[in-house]
Amino acid sequence: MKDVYLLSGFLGSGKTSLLSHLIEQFKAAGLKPAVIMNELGKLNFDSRSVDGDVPLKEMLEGCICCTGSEKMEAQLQMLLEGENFDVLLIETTGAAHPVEALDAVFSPLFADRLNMKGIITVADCKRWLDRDKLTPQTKMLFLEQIRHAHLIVANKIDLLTEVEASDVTMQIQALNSTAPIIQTTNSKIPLNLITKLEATFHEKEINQTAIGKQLTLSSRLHTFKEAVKQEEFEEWVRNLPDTIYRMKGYVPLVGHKNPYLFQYAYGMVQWLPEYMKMSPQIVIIGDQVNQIDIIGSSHD
Ligand SMILES: Nc1nc2c(ncn2[C@@H]2O[C@H](COP(=O)(O)OP(=O)(O)OP(=O)(O)O)[C@@H](O)[C@H]2O)c(=O)[nH]1
Repeated sequence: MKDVYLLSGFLGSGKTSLLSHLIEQFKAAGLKPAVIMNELGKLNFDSRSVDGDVPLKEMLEGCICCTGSEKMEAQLQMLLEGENFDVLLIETTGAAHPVEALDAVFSPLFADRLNMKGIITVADCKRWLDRDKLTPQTKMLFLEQIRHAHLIVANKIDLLTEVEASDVTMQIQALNSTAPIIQTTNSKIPLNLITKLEATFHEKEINQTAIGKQLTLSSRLHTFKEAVKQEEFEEWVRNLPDTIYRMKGYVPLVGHKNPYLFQYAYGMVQWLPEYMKMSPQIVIIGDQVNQIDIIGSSHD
């Protein structure tokens, strides 16, 4: 039996950071991890954070819950037939309902081969403080991801004061009193916290209505036609509506040869130089993403 962990959590909360950290620790413990990554946008920029020696299957264009579990079952089948691994880490899109994503793992096809250990939800503590600014459906998803967790990673604690951190932790715990909760920065948790998980799920949960399908969250892929000035781009980012939750990709900046790796989550921008010439594209994720004007372009 291979242990399976489902990593859940809202857009930009720190799931990929958790994934990288767990991969490192599993390897150090002499275990071989495999990964299934699911990305709401059309490109998966995060897959580059998984080392080449880790078997990786990507599911692009939509989330596990919305594209149906058949696709995920096919990925699982391919991994089980074609790869040698001990544990499987599934990173769901931030827009997925964690319980729905379990559907495929629970397929009778894999009943004797996969052992679901649990849902680990990364809760963005900074976003928790402002959760009332989310649209009602998006907020519901944010809370559902925490409610269904078997372990809660209360992340981005570095962005909170001590008082805020203890208040937020208590409030999150009140939402899900059965899951252990750990405060983190960059989702750094010790491996033994997850290896001791023993998840159980009820039919009732797995069959419930698909919240993911009612969401207004969507993603948009934008290709830059020309380089933009960094200050102007950042000014554009600052003026975006609150309903844009996450952006990432490669932005061609005036004065630089290669597009820069750009990350945006919860009002914060991160730039990293890139030594390869990556395609100048970003994915924008949020509510009503099609209504925003993108700097330096009139059309996509
Ligand atoms: N200040 C701070 N930033 C963090 C922390 N954890 C992650 N980040 C940053 O938040 C951004 C998103 O982190 P990821 O790990 O990619 O989050 P994710 O949940 O995988 O994002 P999606 O795949 O888009 O849903 C990155 O710029 C991280 O560097 C943290 O604890 N503190």
